[in-house]
Amino acid sequence: MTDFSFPSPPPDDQSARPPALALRGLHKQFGEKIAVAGLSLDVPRGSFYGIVGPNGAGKTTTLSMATGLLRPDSGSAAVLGHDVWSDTVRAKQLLGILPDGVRLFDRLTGHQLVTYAGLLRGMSADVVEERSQGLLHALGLEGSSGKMVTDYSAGMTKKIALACALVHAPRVLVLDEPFEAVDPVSASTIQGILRDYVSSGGTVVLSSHVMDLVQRLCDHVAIVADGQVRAAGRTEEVRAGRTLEERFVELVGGAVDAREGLAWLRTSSDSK
Ligand SMILES: Nc1ncnc2c1ncn2[C@@H]1O[C@H](COP(=O)(O)OP(=O)(O)OP(=O)(O)O)[C@@H](O)[C@H]1O
Repeated sequence: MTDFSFPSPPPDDQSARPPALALRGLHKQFGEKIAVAGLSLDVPRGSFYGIVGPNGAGKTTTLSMATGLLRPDSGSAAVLGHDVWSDTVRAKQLLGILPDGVRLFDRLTGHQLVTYAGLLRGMSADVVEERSQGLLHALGLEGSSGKMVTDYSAGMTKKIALACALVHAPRVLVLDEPFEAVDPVSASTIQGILRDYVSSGGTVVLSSHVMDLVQRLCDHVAIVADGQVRAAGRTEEVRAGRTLEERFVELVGGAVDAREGLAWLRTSSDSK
């Protein structure tokens, strides 16, 4: 008799598996403006990753290219090893996206919109119904689920878009400014949902201007300016003993100098 045993599975080694999101040399130019200038970034699986940067830094353009919404001039993006442009269907199955300035089918009710998002992903009607009820409840939209999305406030629109991004239980969530216009109670609810999602093995990538929130919520952070990564890694490493805001101002600069031209604003109001 031969001594046979099944080979043991390979160890669950993070370094041996592709990251949740791998961005390589992304470049995008709009006319004369270089929005993203050869940006590369690895988002580890299971991380809560914040992307911060000043207005116009290229965050939205980067996230749009990372999720297949905008074709880069050059470079590549892959989700869990699946190239966003050559293996589009698989990459998009794994992704949940909350784009900035999201344009929704706002003549649908909230409930219809989440249902539509689920059915579009090929889910069965029963599962979609169960999940949409759960999401509408968790996001405090139950009372408005029969109202057309066009009549929602900005914060409610953000929340219904988030429900659409979550309904198919994606492995990687990419959220552009998820807390913008959202009230503090809803923001806290969303943070709880995202924390649970990461604890259960999901990966979140979000952009935000709110440094305190990113410092508190995200275990990894990238500071982006002029379409390039200025610093990236574990949040404590990037902070280097300071607050994220201090580090951000240090790397991006200009905060004090930029105010110098406004000396006139500090003169008394009755001066002519
Ligand atoms: N479709 C477009 N056509 C022309 N220019 C664009 C377009 N999209 C972005 N840009 C320009 O590219 C640059 C980066 O824009 P992007 O929206 O990616 O920045 P951002 O970091 O998301 O900014 P914000 O924090 O203000 O949302 C900006 O200078 C912007 O004006």
